[in-house]
Amino acid sequence: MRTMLLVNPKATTTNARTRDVLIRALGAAVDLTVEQTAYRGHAATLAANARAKGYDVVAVLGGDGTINETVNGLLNPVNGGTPPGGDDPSAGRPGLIVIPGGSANVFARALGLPNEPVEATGAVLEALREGRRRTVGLGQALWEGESRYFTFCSGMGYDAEVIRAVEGLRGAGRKATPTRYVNTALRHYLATDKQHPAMRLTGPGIPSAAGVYMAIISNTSPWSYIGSKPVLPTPWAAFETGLDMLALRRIGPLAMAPVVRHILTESDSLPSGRHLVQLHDEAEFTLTANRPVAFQLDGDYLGEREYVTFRATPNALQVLV
Ligand SMILES: Nc1ncnc2c1ncn2[C@@H]1O[C@H](COP(=O)(O)OP(=O)(O)OP(=O)(O)O)[C@@H](O)[C@H]1O
Repeated sequence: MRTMLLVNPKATTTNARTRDVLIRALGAAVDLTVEQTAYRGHAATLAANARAKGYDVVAVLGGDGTINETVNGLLNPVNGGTPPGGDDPSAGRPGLIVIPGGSANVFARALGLPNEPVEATGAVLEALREGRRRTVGLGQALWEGESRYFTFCSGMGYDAEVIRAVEGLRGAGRKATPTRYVNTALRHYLATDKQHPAMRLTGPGIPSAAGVYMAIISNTSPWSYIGSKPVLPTPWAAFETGLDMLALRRIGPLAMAPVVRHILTESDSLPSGRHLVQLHDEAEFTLTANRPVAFQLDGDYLGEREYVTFRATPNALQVLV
């Protein structure tokens, strides 16, 4: 099985020792080529090349950002080649292996992998031995002639503002710890606009809703983790279904407190309230804003947008897990 391993040496919890353990373990099971990412976006180019060269599997040791780039490289053919057709498009693409090496590792954990690289390697080797593959859908965000796939979530509004603020701190040399996210979210909450909602939801067969402050779009659940605690704003979201969404039309403390309490309680039930707009298993919808709004995808801040369409891409990839 021809496998290309992509290692992001700069990912938060990736180091030379785990990289070498993984190379030895995977190298004993498959025909392995190793590539280190050298810059932002490099994983997408390497993954697209792996697909063009007919690799069977692309493995990633890194965080959710590197996995996102890899997935986009696997889905976007090099030189405009034709995407695989048929009922199962995933069959025409290399399979994916993920080994958590980032800060939150949401995609790996949502797949049920241990949040520890050596243990996750053990689980992946077992999947390889037993030929276990799970076909997953992806989300796709489309805006102003651009598009990008996401593996677990996207968001517009307050959550993307928090990610932007944390990225600013990381740029200044701070680490992205759960405490830093929570503290930044609390501090930023005081500053975010709670008076002028900017967004409107529309979509085929979806009742339109105006006055939206923030929206979380999910391809799976959990949406994130605080340490080992899952955060579940869209508990019914799953890799095998379309997209889910939780949007808030009021974000004052009285409206937010019960929602925050609910999504931290590992419950299977949806948060409730007249100020919430919820979608489950949808194929497509659009958020339009009357001013540029912060936008994030798989935890990566992507600037401010006034219009983003979210689309489900079923059976996009096979993951060895
Ligand atoms: N050699 C490199 N130098 C600097 N940045 C890199 C390099 N290789 C990859 N990157 C970029 O680093 C970013 C973050 O990496 P990654 O997501 O793997 O780890 P992380 O940030 O620690 O994890 P998480 O996404 O869970 O917070 C990615 O967007 C990727 O493009």
